[in-house]
Formats: sequence, C-alpha cells, structure tokens
Amino acid sequence: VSLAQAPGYVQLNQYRLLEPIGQGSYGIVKLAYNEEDDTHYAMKILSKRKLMRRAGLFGRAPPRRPGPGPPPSPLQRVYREIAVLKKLDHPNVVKLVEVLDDPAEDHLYLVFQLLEGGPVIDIPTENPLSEELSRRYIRDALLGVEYLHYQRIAHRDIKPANLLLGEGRVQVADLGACGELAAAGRVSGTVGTPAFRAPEAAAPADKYSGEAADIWSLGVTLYAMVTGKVPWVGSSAVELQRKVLAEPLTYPPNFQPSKQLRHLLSRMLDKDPATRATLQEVKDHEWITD
Ligand SMILES: COc1ccc(C(=O)/C=C\Nc2cc(OC)c(C(=O)O)cc2Cl)cc1
Repeated sequence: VSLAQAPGYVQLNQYRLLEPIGQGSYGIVKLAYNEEDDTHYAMKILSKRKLMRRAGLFGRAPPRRPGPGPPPSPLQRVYREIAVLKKLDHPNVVKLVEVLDDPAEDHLYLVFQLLEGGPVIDIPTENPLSEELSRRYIRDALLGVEYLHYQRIAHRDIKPANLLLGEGRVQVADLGACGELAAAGRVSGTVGTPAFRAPEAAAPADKYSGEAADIWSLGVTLYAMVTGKVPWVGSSAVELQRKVLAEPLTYPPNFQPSKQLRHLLSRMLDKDPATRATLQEVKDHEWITD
C-alpha cells in the first residue's frame, strides 16, 4: 500500500498553516494563508488538554453558592477571552476573525487579523526606540486600553509582546489574562508577566484595581521601549516582586530621558496604586500631548 505523500503543511479548512510567528505560555501563533480570500492571518493555536492540566484539577467544579467562585480555569479563561473579543471593536484592539473549535479535537484555533509588523519591540535590545516613536506607540496602546476599561475589562498582561504593529498603528493583543473590572474578589496576583506586574498584584484582591495595574504595566512597557530593558530584574518571581516593591526606578547609565518623560514614568510607576496616574492623567501628560 503506498501512502499518498502527505503534503508538507497542515491545512485547516480554508487555512494553510505556515511558520510560527509567536510563542508564549498560552501556546503558539502561526502565520496562516486563507485560500478563499488570498489573505494571511495570525492563527493562535491552543491545546484544551494543556489548558485544563494547567488548571490543576480537571476543570474546576462550578461554585455551588452564588458570589465570586474560584478563579476561572485557563480553559474557561480562553472561552471568556473569545466571548469578550467577539464583542470588542476598536482600531487599537486586535480583531478576532473566527474560531475553529471542533469538540472532538484537542486543538482550539483563534484566527486573528495579521498585524504584519509584529511586536513593537523585542527586549532586551541594544537598539531601543526613540522617544518620538515610543510616544506614537504608547498613545495607540492608551486608546486601546481606554476602550477595554470602558468595556469594564482590565487587560492585566500589557507588555511589548502584546502590542502589535499593523497598518501603521499599534493594536493591543492577548486578552487571555483579562478580568472583568466589576468582578470583586477575583484573584489578582496570579496573572500577567512578573517583570510587568504591578507591586499591588500580590495584595488582597479588594485592594487591587485592574485599571491601576494596567497603567503600571503600560509604564514598564514605555520604559522598555525607550531603554530596551525592564526596570527591575530578578532570578525568581518572588525576588522580582520584592525589588518591584522596594527598589526605586533607575535608568541605565548611558540613557538620558527628557525631563517630561522621566516625570511621566515616575507617575505611571508610582508604587502606590491610590496615587498612581490615572489613564486620563497619562493621556493629558505633556510628554504624551507634545
Ligand atoms: C514578525 O511578524 C510578526 C507578525 C505578527 C505576529 C503576531 O501576531 C504575534 C502574536 N499574535 C497574537 C497573540 C495573541 O495572544 C498571545 C493574540 C490574542 O489572543 O489576542 C492575538 C494575536 Cl494576533 C508576530 C510576528
């Protein structure tokens, strides 16, 4: 019996999967070519089994009593992300095109509009962005995050890898960690990326505000754009969290930020969420409106 030579690529409905273009704790993103409309897309591929395994228990038992139940499992979080993404429509938020979810299949495919420029910057780098370019990118990110907050959603994992460049503008990606701003008592500490996570993320959930944490992450992201590195590093999440809480903001020796930018970063990276700049104050800051 001659096995028909399987094609060297994976075909999924009208999509031909091509090379990987993104990788993270969530899974993998591949370039995909749609033969029907002769257009490329970004295909995010998730494994339901892997997501359930990360949940520890095999899919959490639903809370028996009303009120904030246990935090959603990673798989429930993905379905929440999908439901949220379908509702969203803003020039600075990624566009979910379609979801391929075969119940019999372990893989879940999220098809997104391709943002051909990819992440705004890959850190660490010796070639950071100019203040002018960083200003343009962070302005777009602010509009995207403002729209999410208006929809009562906190992103909770803002970082350069989730700010993608397409059609000359930045779009915010990856709502995998997002939380409803309204949901009280949700678990605050465990989402996001440690170097970009707000100092209060480990505080009790009622002290935690998703909006303020997003401003902090935007501040770390802006710092990363202009310096090419993150402000605090640690060999473990615990050591990093300690430094973020205790150590003052410093700049690399050969880097001289403008006075306005230094002021803006000190306002966004205020360790106290209660006095930290609000999104409106950032939008009105002279470095942004320059
Ligand atoms: C060099 O050229 C490149 C062009 C595009 C990319 C790219 O797109 C990467 C990730 N993409 C995404 C990730 C997401 O989550 C983690 C989500 C989401 O879940 O919202 C959506 C998208 Cl699109 C990379 C390199």
